[in-house]
Amino acid sequence: MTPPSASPALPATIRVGTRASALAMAQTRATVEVLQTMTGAAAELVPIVSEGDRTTASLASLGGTGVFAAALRTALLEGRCDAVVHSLKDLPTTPLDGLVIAATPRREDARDALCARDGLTLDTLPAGARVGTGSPRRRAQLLARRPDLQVLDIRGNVDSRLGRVQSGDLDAVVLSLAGLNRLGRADAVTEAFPLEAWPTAPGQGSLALEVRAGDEALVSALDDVVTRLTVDTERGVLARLEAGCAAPVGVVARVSGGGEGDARGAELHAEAHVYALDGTRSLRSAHSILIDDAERPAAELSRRIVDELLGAGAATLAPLGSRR
Ligand SMILES: NCc1[nH]cc(CCC(=O)O)c1CC(=O)O
Repeated sequence: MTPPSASPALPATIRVGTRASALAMAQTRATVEVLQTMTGAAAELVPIVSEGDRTTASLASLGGTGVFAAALRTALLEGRCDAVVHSLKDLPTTPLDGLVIAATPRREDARDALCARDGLTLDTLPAGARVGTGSPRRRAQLLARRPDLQVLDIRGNVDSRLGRVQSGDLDAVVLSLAGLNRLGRADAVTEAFPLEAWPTAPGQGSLALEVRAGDEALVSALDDVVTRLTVDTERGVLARLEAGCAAPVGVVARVSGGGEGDARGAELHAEAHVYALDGTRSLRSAHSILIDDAERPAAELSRRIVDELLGAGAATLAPLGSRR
């Protein structure tokens, strides 16, 4: 006989799907630990291998960074796991029928970091230095500050990218500080870029726990209200621009005022930059909204920003890509 349970629909052990990369495993392991501590539930990791992990073909040829998320979502829909942990910035803004983001845990540092040889910074890198990044946004931001740099399109996991600086193949790479922190590689950072001058990918530094619709209770204890408001605003900008996650767009949102873990009485602020690919031009829009003044503050704020950007010609300045 099975013992009585408060919610018989929920599994005894939550199977949490994750990509098999070192970064994904590290962040999923940490998430599962918090989940177990907060809910007392048993949870186990289920590694899911995606096409993007199997091949070294360019991400563009596979259909963008969405390939990583797609394999996890398929596993969830097929019942091979009960929840999946995504890096939110890799998750397309189009919702998928039957699945729900049930938690965005408290966000890590959203900044980008330069990891250069010999302690060099963006200002002290020699003329024509070789800097690796696969991100059109980072390329544009690098070239805007240093048009002389040779920006090289690279792929691969965090360790292999850092390895190319170590080996002398590259002078520097740009990576997410959150990813470096989660892998215990913050030692490689030689400069962290302030978000105001160098806004990062919508949702960068944030994780998303996705479940089948109806199973929200499995992970909802991990949701952080302030994180949710800021990432919803940032992703709202991307979605309204009808842009993909490889678009040269940086967005940063923050909440000021209000109580700890409570958004009432607080102000939601966001600013977005759209870059020409060569970094020579960019458009910027910043707005704020009192959270109590709008029924859906994140949607309202992102709408104002995107109206302004599109009105100023963002769609002709930069290839925004498709919303995958
Ligand atoms: N596109 C790859 C990717 N997706 C999420 C992270 C790091 C974790 C995060 O920023 O949430 C990274 C690596 C990077 O950009 O350096």
